[in-house]
Amino acid sequence: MLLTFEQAKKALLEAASLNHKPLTEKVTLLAALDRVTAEPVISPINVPSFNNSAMDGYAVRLSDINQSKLLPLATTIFAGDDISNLNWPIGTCLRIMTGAPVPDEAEAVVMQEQTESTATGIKFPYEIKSGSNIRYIGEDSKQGSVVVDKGTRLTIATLSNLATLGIAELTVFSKLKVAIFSTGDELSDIGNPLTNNSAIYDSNRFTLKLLLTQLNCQIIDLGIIADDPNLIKQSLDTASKLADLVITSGGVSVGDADYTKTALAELGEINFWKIAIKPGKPFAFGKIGDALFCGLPGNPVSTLVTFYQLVQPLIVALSGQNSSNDTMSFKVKTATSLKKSVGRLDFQRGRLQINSDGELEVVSTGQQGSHLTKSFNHANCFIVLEQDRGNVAQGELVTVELFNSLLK
Ligand SMILES: Nc1nc2c(c(=O)[nH]1)N[C@H]1C(S)=C(S)[C@@H](COP(=O)(O)OP(=O)(O)OC[C@H]3O[C@@H](n4cnc5c(N)ncnc54)[C@H](O)[C@@H]3O)O[C@H]1N2
Ligand code: MOO
Repeated sequence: MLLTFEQAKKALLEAASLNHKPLTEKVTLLAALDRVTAEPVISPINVPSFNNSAMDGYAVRLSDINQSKLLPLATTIFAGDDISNLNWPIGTCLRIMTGAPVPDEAEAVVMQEQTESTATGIKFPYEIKSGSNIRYIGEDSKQGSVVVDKGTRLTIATLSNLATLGIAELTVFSKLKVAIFSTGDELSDIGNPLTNNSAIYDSNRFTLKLLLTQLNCQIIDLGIIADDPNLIKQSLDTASKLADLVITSGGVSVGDADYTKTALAELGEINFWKIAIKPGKPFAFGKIGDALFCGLPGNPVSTLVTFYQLVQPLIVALSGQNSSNDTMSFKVKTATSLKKSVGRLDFQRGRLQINSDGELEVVSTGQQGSHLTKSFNHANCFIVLEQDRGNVAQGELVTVELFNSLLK
């Protein structure tokens, strides 16, 4: 019996909620990029911390303007000035610069371009709205208010906001420790010559390293392990003691040299799933000691797709992040026909583009075999084809899921 994609994802997220170990640490704001907040961030000050001017111009009292459209200049206020002893006589206006403190009595700042400077004072020919061009205290953040929720992955934009609050350190969840290794006598490390006619490069471990780096995990790379049951068992044991999560690729199907399966069965509680998705049908998931384990199918496209669709949400949850809500999916017409067999949910690779009529459409990247990594090369989305759907004709509506930041 095949598991549906939703059932598999649900089981992974349930395991994440049981296994999230909330270790925390303090980091500087500069080191906090891509980290996940372990507590809400509270604003220590009001921002702005004082009423200030949005323009270079003139601060006025509206009662003065009602009396006269021409007001003599009292003094000038610059950004950074202390105005506690300001002398501002009734019936005058103040020259004021952008960012300079606005005195409480001022009801508006008039931008310079809407005034006229004369020998006797400043002329205000246009209507003046109360409060115009004044940036009020606490308008951006109020002292004591929650600015960022717990469980937020910090972006440059959010950190830039926190810098305006003067925050220098943040409490974040410790990085998730993830151990990886590849198994297979056919594998050679990239950069080295292939060892024989049937050797291939260990591209999966390389891909996993990039993906885990992008998800800000601490990577423990145990390299390539030969097809030897004892070595595989030892590596799994070591990995589970060093890491929160162990990920391998290959050896989860039914082949004769799939020693990983035997070693896993001896060491932990691992379920060998068959999921109704394409690519990525065989997938192993469970626990070795205190560490969670994901065994991804060995075909490179299957490794990448199962990581993206299943391991990514698991890691996001284990990292303490609330949700990875940067997935955007919608329906669009396909400009190419798509081959599809009934029975599995397909994650085909596609490219969203604007056609010559200015309309959005998706095209297939071509052949979709799980050994054909080129199918990812010009892709910017998954074309998600429902389990019970067959071949798709050109012009039919299909669901596309734009790649999130993991694949950018
Ligand atoms: N009789 C059956 N055979 C297969 C089935 C099945 O249901 N019954 N499922 C197929 C599917 S679907 C997939 S996907 C693969 C998954 O197999 P494994 O996870 O056991 O992976 P391997 O057999 O070890 O390797 C598959 C393929 O991937 C290459 N590979 C492995 N590791 C790496 C690596 N680190 N970097 C690059 N490429 C790697 C390996 O050389 C094989 O070509 O099983 C099907 N068979
Ligand atoms: O994981 Mo396999 O892709 O279904 O070939």
